[in-house]
Amino acid sequence: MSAPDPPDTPILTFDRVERRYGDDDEVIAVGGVDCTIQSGSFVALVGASGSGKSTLLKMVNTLVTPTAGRVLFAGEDVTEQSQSQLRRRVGYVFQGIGLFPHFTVGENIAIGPRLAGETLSTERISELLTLVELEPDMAARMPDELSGGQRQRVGVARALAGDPELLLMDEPFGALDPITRDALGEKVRELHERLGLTTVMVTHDMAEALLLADRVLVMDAGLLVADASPSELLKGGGGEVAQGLVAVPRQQAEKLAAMEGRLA
Ligand SMILES: Nc1ncnc2c1ncn2[C@@H]1O[C@H](COP(=O)(O)OP(=O)(O)OP(=O)(O)O)[C@@H](O)[C@H]1O
Repeated sequence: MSAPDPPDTPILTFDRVERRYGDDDEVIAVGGVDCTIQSGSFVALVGASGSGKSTLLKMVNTLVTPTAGRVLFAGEDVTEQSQSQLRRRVGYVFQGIGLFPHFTVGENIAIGPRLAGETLSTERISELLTLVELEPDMAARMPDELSGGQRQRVGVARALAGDPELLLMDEPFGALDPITRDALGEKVRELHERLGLTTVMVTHDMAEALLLADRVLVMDAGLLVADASPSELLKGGGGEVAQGLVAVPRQQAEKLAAMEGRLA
């Protein structure tokens, strides 16, 4: 086994990455992002709907290719890497649930290795289910026999099946109730620490980003407009767009505190 990377090693680099759409490239989904993500960090990518978060994430595992610039994973352009290796080293939790409805839970978890020509053992599937706090016998169930939160746990188990170094999550908890969302967020953060992952999580929810991440990137109209730690953001840093997003949970907390004050 190779020694773990020192904590300041860049695992992911966006080098002037752009993605445009339309006949005349008139839609700028991502308009030139420059950013480096260090190994071991937990990064939240936040921004309004349509700001380019999913497109940026999809360029990491080549679901979308840049129209300009490059994405480097472990120092190498992702478009020049073996796709099966890349999919193994980069786990992806899709927006929404994204399980195949006609496959069992176990088959869903094993799909990545299977596409790479490998069979995941029953023991490994049990281990992955246990990792996300599901019973191993759930492997035989169909996705529609699970709750939304359980399905999303299976999505996380599937992303971890190839023992990835980098975990990408696109709005992983969007469809969940707040309690399940909170529990799953904490679980993912714990797995991030335990498995020594680097994690990039797209979320609309600034409170979630502030609570879970070490670093928050804010996108607006295809551009990165803030790159700050949660404490910097809470102290008022990061600029106008970032502060607009921080204001939402802050105002909610203030309103709740005022209500509590009136009830006391
Ligand atoms: N395949 C596509 N063809 C044309 N335009 C696209 C395509 N994919 C994304 N876009 C456009 O690019 C912009 C960024 O989309 P993207 O999905 O990356 O945003 P997002 O920040 O992830 O949004 P959300 O939070 O709603 O998921 C949007 O204006 C979107 O309409």
